[in-house]
Amino acid sequence: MRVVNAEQMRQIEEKAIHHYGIPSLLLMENAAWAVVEEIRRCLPKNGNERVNGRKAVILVGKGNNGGDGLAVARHLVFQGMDVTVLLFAAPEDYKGDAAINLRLYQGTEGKLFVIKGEKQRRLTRLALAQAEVVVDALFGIGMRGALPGLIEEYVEEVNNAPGWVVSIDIPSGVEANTGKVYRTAVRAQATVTFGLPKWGLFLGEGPEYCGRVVVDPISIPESYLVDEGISTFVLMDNNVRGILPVRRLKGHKGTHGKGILVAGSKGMSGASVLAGRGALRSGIGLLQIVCPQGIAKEVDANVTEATVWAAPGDEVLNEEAWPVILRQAEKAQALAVGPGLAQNIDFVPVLEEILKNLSCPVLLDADALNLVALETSLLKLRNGRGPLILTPHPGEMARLCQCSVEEIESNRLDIAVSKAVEWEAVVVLKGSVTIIASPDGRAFFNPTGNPGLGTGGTGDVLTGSILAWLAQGVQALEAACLGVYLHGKAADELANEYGWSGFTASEVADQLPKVRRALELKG
Ligand SMILES: NC(=O)C1=CN([C@@H]2O[C@H](COP(=O)(O)OP(=O)(O)OC[C@H]3O[C@@H](n4cnc5c(N)ncnc54)[C@H](O)[C@@H]3O)[C@@H](O)[C@H]2O)[C@@H](O)CC1
Ligand SMILES: [K+]
Repeated sequence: MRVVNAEQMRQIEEKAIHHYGIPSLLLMENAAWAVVEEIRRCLPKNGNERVNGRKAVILVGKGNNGGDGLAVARHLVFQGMDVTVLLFAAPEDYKGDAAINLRLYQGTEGKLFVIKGEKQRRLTRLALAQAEVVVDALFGIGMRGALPGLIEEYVEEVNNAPGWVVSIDIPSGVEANTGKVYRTAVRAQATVTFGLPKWGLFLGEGPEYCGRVVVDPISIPESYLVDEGISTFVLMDNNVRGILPVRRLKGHKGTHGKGILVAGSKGMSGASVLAGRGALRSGIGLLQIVCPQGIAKEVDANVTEATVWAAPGDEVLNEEAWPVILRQAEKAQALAVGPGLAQNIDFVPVLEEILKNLSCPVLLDADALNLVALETSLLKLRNGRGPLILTPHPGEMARLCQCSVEEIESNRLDIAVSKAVEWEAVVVLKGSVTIIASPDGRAFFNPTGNPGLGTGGTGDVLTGSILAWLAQGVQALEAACLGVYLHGKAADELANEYGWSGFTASEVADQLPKVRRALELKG
């Protein structure tokens, strides 16, 4: 599914309104109805009652997001709820569709209070304390910057209230294009977003505030929602399922792909083991690990199914590793280099040879990225030779871009895309929402995964897994998407059992076949 910024969403809505003559009031009504449906779905039943007699508070701003909220309020009153609207602007300031919906709501028996300042705080607190549902209709995609001071205080009240909170389109206080939260924002359990999801739900602090995201087309024509001009996407089961390579009955280890993993150093043999496990659990036909002599036995013993090639060098790989790699790489479909490598400057010439000489897809991770960061022009050596995939976390990306981690984090989408274009590489910028950027300018947000992945070795598993998909013939961009998506799903599967901590990188690897299978079966 495509993901848009505020301007793109407005263009789509404008097109629907002008080309098909769909009245904007109708879109607002559909938007409200989608929110009402979500409330009915999520509100726990009270006896036989879903909504009747139960209390709702709706915070309404002065724009069209507020207009949506007023339409929701009307429907909830009609369905028998005890509704209190808190209006954060004077009634005469409402314009257009929002003004119509204010008038319609005023014709119902719902309660309405105009919030003018501190005075209404006690009343609000009381209403929020009793409300089972709180609807956030303060600001939508029209908001920029920080919430006004007074509203911030009321938002804090919402965040301390016991009720179930649903945000309309985007949590108020989260910027639609950046996900930035200046001081505070509404913390929702669910966000019902219209047309297409907005960038801010995947960037900055947005993901922490939006809860579960529900997307409703609100009757905008499907053809507008798949506009070729929109180049940002969120990965979903149905697109990722289509990437999974199909196994032939007559397939064998030779046809399931051979991959080379160049990884490990003294004290970091675990990285080769974990990446190896990630590759094997993702179905690689033959895995060959190249590591320094000093750890070869250890790696061999721990990744029984792989062949291990010891390269000269007791503790770390150096320039003498190249002939060993070259010999293996001649028959390989993909190569990954970096996990646990250590930053040995003597290895840089090997990276040069890899980038210059190998036509199979090459993935650079961890210390391979740190070494390339010393001289990023090395990446130019790859030009046209074959696909290149980089899998930096924000720290590695900051080194590659010679800027701070904060600059990377506050500009993740732009940087990932511009660097993918500049380096002609698939850039997998890791994070709580990993972004996979393609050299053609497209970007994919990954919605799977959880904070349990924040533990040593999970990145190595990911590298191994992407290597395996590449070896099985999946194209570079798709292999990166598939690897990231399933890796996150594996962690989500573990989180069902353990919550967001305490599972390990090897367990993530071991879950990979199960989540891959589940995805196949869903199709
Ligand atoms: N355009 C359409 O056809 C549709 C729009 N819909 C709703 O309309 C919303 C967008 O409506 P609007 O464009 O009116 O925008 P908002 O409802 O987000 O409100 C914007 C208002 O807030 C002001 N503002 C912006 N930043 C501020 C800040 N930091 N502090 C104080 N005031 C600030 C703006 O000047 C503007 O008056 C969407 O999010 C969605 O909820 C839906 O009704 C569906 C149809
Ligand atoms: K909102």
